[in-house]
Amino acid sequence: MFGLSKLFSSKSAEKAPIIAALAAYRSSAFAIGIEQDWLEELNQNSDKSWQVKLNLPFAGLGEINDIEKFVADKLSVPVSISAKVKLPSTFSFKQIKHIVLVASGKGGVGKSTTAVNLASALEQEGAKVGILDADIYGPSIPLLLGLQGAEPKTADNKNLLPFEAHNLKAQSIGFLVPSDDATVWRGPMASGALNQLMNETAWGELDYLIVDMPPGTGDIQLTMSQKVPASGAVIITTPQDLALADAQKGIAMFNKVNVPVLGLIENMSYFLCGHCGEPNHVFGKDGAVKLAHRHGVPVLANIPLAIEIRESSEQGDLIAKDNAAQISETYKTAARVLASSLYYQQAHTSAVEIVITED
Ligand SMILES: Nc1ncnc2c1ncn2[C@@H]1O[C@H](COP(=O)(O)OP(=O)(O)OP(=O)(O)O)[C@@H](O)[C@H]1O
Repeated sequence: MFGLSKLFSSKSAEKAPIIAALAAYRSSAFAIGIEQDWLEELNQNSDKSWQVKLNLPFAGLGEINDIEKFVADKLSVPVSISAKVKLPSTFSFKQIKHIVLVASGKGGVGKSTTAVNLASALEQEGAKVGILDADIYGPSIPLLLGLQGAEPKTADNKNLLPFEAHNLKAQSIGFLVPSDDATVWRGPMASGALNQLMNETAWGELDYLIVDMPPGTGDIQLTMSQKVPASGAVIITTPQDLALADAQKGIAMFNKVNVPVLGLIENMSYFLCGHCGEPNHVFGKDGAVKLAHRHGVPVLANIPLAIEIRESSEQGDLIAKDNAAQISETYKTAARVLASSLYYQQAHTSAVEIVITED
C-alpha cells in the first residue's frame, strides 16, 4: 500500500502541482479526478518531466492517455503515466468482487450481445472478468464466445472449470438445463440452478462477474435477482415505447429487491446512414434518456444498430475487441463508467449484506 510519507517526504513542494493536476482531471468515469491514494509512485526526472505509477480502483485503463495529456498540458512538462487496475479487496461472493446483473424487460433487445461485449470492454480496461450465462430460455453466451459444442470439465470432480475465451472466464446455465424445459420452471428452480453454477464453478479471483439474466421481469427474474449478492444491475433496452415500458418494469423490479440500477444501455439506438453518415433514429429518439432521468440513473451507452455487431456475434467474435470499430470505444466508455460507479457506490455507502439461501 502506498505510504503518504513516501510522497510528502523531502520533495513535497515539487510534487504538489502534479498532485493537484491529477486531482483536477474530470470525465464521466473519473468524476472527482485522481485521488492521492491511487498513486503508487511519483518521480521527477532531471529534465523536469514526471513519471507516475497509478493503481486504479476500477477498470479504467483506456483513459490513461487522456489523463497523461491533461496533466502534461496543465504543467507544460512531459508526463508519463503507467497504471494497473487494483480493486479494493472486498469480495461480494467467494473471490468475486462485484456481480453485475445484465437484464432486459423484454426479449430480443440485444441483452446477451451487450452483456458479452461489456464484459470484454471491462477486461480490456484492465480487470479480471467472468461472464455467467443465466438465460434459461435461450443461453447464447457460448455461441457469442465461439464456444459452441464445448463440454463442461471438472478438475476435482466437485467444481466445474470455467471456459476461457477472449480473456474472459465463462459458464452457462445451458450446460445444466435443456432450454426446452425452461417454460415449466419456477423462480426457486431457476435461482437454485444459478446459485449452483455460481457456487460450483472454480471462478478463481474476479473483479467483475457479469450475469446475463433471462429476459423479462416475472417471478423467475425477481427470485434470481433476490438470491444473488449483486452489486448492481444494468438494463438493456431499445428505443421503442414498448421496450421502454418493460425497461421501467425492470427498474421497479430491482428497486423492490434493493439491487442498485447502475444504468441503462440503449441498444439499436440509431442506424448510421451508409450514404450521408447521419444517425437515423429508426425506432425513436431520446426514450432511454427520458426514462433514465425520471429514475435518476445514467444512460451508460447508446449502441447503434450495426451490421458489424450481428456479424461479429455470429462468428463468435466480439466487436468490443475490434479497435478499428468506433462501437468498441462506446462499449469501453460504458464499461469505465459502470466500473467507476461500482467503486464510488462501494466507497461511499455502507454495504448491504445479501445472504444466499438454498430455496
Ligand atoms: N446493436 C445491434 N446491431 C445489430 N444487431 C444486433 C445488435 N444487438 C443485437 N443484435 C442482434 O440481435 C439478435 C438478438 O440479440 P441477443 O441474442 O443479444 O438478444 P437478447 O436480448 O439477449 O435475446 P433473448 O431475449 O432471446 O435472450 C442477434 O442476432 C444479435 O446479433
